[in-house]
Amino acid sequence: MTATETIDPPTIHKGLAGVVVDTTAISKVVAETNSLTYRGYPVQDLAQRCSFEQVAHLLWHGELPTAGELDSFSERERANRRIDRSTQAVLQRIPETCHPMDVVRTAISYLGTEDPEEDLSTPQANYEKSLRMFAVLPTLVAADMRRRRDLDPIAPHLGLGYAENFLYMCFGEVPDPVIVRAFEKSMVLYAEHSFNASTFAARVVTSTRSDIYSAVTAAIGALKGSLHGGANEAVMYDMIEIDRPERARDWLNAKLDAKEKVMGFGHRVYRSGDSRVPTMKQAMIEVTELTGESRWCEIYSELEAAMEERTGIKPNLDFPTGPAYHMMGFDIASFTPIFVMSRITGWTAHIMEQVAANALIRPLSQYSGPPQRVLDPVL
Ligand SMILES: CC(=O)SCCNC(=O)CCNC(=O)[C@H](O)C(C)(C)COP(=O)(O)OP(=O)(O)OC[C@H]1O[C@@H](n2cnc3c(N)ncnc32)[C@H](O)[C@@H]1OP(=O)(O)O
Ligand SMILES: O=C([O-])CC(=O)C(=O)O
Repeated sequence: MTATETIDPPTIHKGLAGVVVDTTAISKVVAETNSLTYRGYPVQDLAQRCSFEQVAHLLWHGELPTAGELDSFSERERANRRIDRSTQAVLQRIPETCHPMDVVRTAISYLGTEDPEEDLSTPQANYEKSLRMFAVLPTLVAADMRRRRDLDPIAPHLGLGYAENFLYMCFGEVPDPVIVRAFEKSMVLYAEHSFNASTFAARVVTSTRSDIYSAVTAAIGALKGSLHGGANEAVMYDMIEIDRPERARDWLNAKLDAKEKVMGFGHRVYRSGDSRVPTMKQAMIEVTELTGESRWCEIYSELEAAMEERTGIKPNLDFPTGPAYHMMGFDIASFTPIFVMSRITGWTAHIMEQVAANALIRPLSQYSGPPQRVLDPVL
């Protein structure tokens, strides 16, 4: 009898809920205090005071950059923004009818085929690849958004920082600083969240000694789902369906009566509120004050209050981010690809951490099929 065939049925941790599978030095989520730190720094402080480039450096190197380090980091990021002709040709062949997450997933996979060092997983090689994906993703996402609007792509502006450049590539101009800061805060807040489903997918793939592009491709697939990153899009589709704040309660009650999940609420780890929501909610309010589109904030408040009264379940980060991105002018289907632009930092930090202390990830299962039987020889 092997260790897997014990007589007592093992305890099953469905969805791996509550299971600690490894250590990580990248971020800490504390459900009891609703707190989240990246390398020891509270995420709300990083969002208020740091650029996304600084946070990317922190996640990868463990420390915030000095002024000199930031200069050379930014220079390398800017130098890697352009998409080459063959990637452009691949992108143009992808049907516009597919979801933009499929475009991002295909593009990352394709980038792997172009990299002669695809299978090289030294710390330096993986860092170079991470930086390249980080730099090129905004160009890919902006080009795909414009393609769907029948607009030509805009080349990266090498004189602009990460957030301003992305907004410029989307809209042809750098918007009001309120939008730029709100967008940059969302990038910082989305960057990293310990062993969430997409990061774990990346770590599983890495644990087999596969390459970083394969791991990121798997992570993008995991993030696409509406129980994870796809919720930011679902939130906005729901708000558009609700249309007016006075309809929010009835809409919510009908959802809950039908035993459906309300997108943008609940969390596997946090039970009394997502650490990132207050910062993003404030950013959403600031964008609302600029645009004057108060409807989404009003629907937000109605849904939040009605959900609290009926279930006690609190919003997660996708709830304020959905309407904030809508007011910034992004197409809804691009919300989760924008999440990818941010989470590429956390994913790749975890991939490098996994490589540094690897163990194949392979849990056990309890068999629930038919008992062993004899194969009928006449078949
Ligand atoms: C960046 C991110 O990925 S944040 C998460 C984004 N995802 C969403 O917003 C999707 C909506 N939320 C959900 O589906 C869930 O809250 C999850 C998947 C995020 C976490 O769920 P789990 O930890 O698996 O908890 P589970 O789904 O078992 O919920 C526990 C209870 O709360 C209820 N519940 C949890 N979230 C919700 C919700 N959003 N709407 C309605 N009920 C909910 C469940 O129905 C369940 O009730 P029950 O015990 O009566 O059956
Ligand atoms: O941690 C999770 O399960 C989901 C989440 O909030 C994230 O990935 O940002």
